[in-house]
Amino acid sequence: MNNAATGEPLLAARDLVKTHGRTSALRGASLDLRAGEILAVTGASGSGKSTLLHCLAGIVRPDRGSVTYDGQRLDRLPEKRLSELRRTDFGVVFQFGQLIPELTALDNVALPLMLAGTPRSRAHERAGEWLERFGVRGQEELRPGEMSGGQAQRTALARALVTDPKVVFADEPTGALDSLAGEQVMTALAHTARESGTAVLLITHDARTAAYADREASLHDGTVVAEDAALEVTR
Ligand SMILES: Nc1ncnc2c1ncn2[C@@H]1O[C@H](COP(=O)(O)OP(=O)(O)OP(=O)(O)O)[C@@H](O)[C@H]1O
Repeated sequence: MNNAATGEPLLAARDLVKTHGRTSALRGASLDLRAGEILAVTGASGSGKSTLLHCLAGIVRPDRGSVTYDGQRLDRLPEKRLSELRRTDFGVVFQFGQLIPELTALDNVALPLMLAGTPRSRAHERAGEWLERFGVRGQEELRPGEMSGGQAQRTALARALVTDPKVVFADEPTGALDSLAGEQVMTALAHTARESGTAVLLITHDARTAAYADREASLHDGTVVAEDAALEVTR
């Protein structure tokens, strides 16, 4: 429906307000994410970046304001529809990959496909292909505790992208990595997202990570204070 062809944003937040107890995390934040673009959201610690991501991904409902995804009001969808949509259209990656410790890399990546009804053998086949794209070939049988931080994050990215989502939400995906591993993760994410036309909302406080984005939006005290299209794009 709404996509690059119509010029409409794929995902749009308008005037979001979200309070946690006495803390105002968002105070009227507005943001557009276009189909296929990589958008970096930057800002000081506590400025509301993660809360904004959670609202946009339908993980948290805003107190006020709207989140529109592909023409639908996400903030008004019933929980069942919302979780279905999160499973089919969104992928998420957090700072500490949050892989399931008991499962191998292959099983971690195959899991979202199996939850969506793909037979085990087909899910494993596709999971293997995605691990290869993220340079984790040969480590399919490792469990998260046996991987380096970079391998675990690249496995987490494979898991986020294996279902071919329209949007990937990445909250500080390089935050726990050294700079080389961080670069490898970002190169893999940016390359794969561009190849598959997946939009990425990337939270980071690291300028080198933000440089992989097409655009940058800065948050300050719960509002978006600047949007910048003139980033150096590393492809
Ligand atoms: N679940 C919660 N309960 C209480 N306060 C919260 C909760 N989540 C966030 N906050 C508060 O809301 C504000 C915004 O938090 P948020 O995590 O969105 O910011 P951030 O920019 O992502 O920060 P950081 O870069 O440190 O992760 C902060 O003051 C934080 O302490």
